[in-house]
Amino acid sequence: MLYQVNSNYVNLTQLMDRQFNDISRRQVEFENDYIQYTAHVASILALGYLLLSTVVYVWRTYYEMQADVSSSKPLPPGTMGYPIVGETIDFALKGCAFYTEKMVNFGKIFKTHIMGRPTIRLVGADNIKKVVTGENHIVQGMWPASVRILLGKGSLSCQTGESLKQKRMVLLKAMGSENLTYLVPEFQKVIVKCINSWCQQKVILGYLKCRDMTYTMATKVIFGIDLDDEQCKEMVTDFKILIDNLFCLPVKCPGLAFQKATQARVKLTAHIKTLLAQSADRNSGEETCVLDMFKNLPETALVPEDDIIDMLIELMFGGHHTTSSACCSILLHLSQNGEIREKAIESLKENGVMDTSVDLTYAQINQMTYIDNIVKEVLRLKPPVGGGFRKALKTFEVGKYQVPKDWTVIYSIRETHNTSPLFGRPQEFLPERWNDDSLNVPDLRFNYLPFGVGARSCPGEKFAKLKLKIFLIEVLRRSRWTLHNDSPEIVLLPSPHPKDNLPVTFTSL
Ligand code: HEM
Repeated sequence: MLYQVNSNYVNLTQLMDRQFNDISRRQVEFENDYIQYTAHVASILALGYLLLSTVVYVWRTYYEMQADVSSSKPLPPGTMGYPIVGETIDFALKGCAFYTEKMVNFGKIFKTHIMGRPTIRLVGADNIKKVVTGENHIVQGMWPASVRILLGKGSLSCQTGESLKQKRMVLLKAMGSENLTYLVPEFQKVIVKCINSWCQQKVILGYLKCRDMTYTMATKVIFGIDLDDEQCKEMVTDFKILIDNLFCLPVKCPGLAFQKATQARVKLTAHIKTLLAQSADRNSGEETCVLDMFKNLPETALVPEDDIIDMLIELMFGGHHTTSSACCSILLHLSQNGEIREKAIESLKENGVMDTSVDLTYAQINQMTYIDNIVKEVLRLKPPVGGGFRKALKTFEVGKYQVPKDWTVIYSIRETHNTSPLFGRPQEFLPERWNDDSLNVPDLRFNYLPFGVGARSCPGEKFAKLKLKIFLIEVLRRSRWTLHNDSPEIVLLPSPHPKDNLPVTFTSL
């Protein structure tokens, strides 16, 4: 019995020993495998890191070597990021803060690589002067490929040289002072209707309402149709799809942005063709919209219909985000600065237009200095367009650096305003600064350029200023408004606007 127990005990001990040995062996094997695996992974990572570092090194060295030897000056300071993407991801994540950081680190002229192109950004009157006045000599306007295709080859943005001059002349004439005089009542009708409807609602999102108002104004003033019109509603829907998908990879594939935008563009073209036919049937003396004014210009006879359609679509695009952003900034800054709002009301009284029954005229609107000062200051502090894109036609020099041929050049409007020595306390909203004689200098146009300067400056400048002034006058004489958030966070792209869309309550006077 005892023997039996002992033998069982021995068997059990042997079994346990064997199992223990087995486990130990497997553990050793596992540890060996693990060490081998880790070493393998580490060597792959090290190799990957080495390869990546080499590619990044080659990429950065390649761009350092792009300096044109015909110039004695070096490339500007800056970083080129990673192969192919450059610093685009950083730019997409940070938005305009990307440029601000670069300026702090490298100064007013720096290089980077964004949106697939080696790029040099210039800030400050002295640095941008050469670029904004050098169209067709040293630089050429250049939008991203998707924008060029979707706006159409007849649009102003796609023109250079003589054809740019010709088409600008047509546009400037169609939107010149003479024609704008006729447009005042049209702008006024839309603006008054919008403000009255805002006053009837409890809370509205000011920025989104300003965008709707701008669409209504654009369709009314450019095409002569009302937003209530079914055709107009369809047009605005197609137009919104086009604008929202304008900056994209130009690849036609179902579901992708470019395909959506292309389909919207086809429908828009059909709408505009119908409107052009309707305009042709109208009495030739009748001019109540830009389209009629276009049609009646002798120069337009030289422009093919497809190009006119491209130009009209471009006008809708050029004036939309920009004007809605500025209208929203007017509401924001006048609400934050009650004393300036009161002074503006006083100036309306002095000019005899505080009474809402008084019709506004173009001449009268342009005589009101304080209203002009407010609009100028809004566009200085919150310029709707942050800068302009160009391509260097040849290597040229700016300050201590060179800009090589074929590189993209961005001239900055926003930081040029912010850092200009002409504007003391640049972050403050001070319309009075525009009465100061110190701003009476020829170089003001390079220190303050919300509409750009030179051959590629905004052809819609007078048109836009008129809209903003009428909006400002009507909103002051018809309403009071209270913001629900007095210091909203501002998003700068595509145009400055409050992140919360500006919740606001309007009451009529
Ligand atoms: C507050 C409103 C506006 C601002 C701040 C503004 C600003 C600008 C700026 C800075 C440029 C030139 C960019 C560059 O140098 O490349 C530009 C170009 C342009 N703008 Fe405006 N804009 C405004 C309203 C409008 C309106 C209302 C229209 C049309 C009705 C318009 C049509 C255009 C067009 C067609 C171009 C392209 C010109 C070209 O490529 O030669 N803009 N705008």
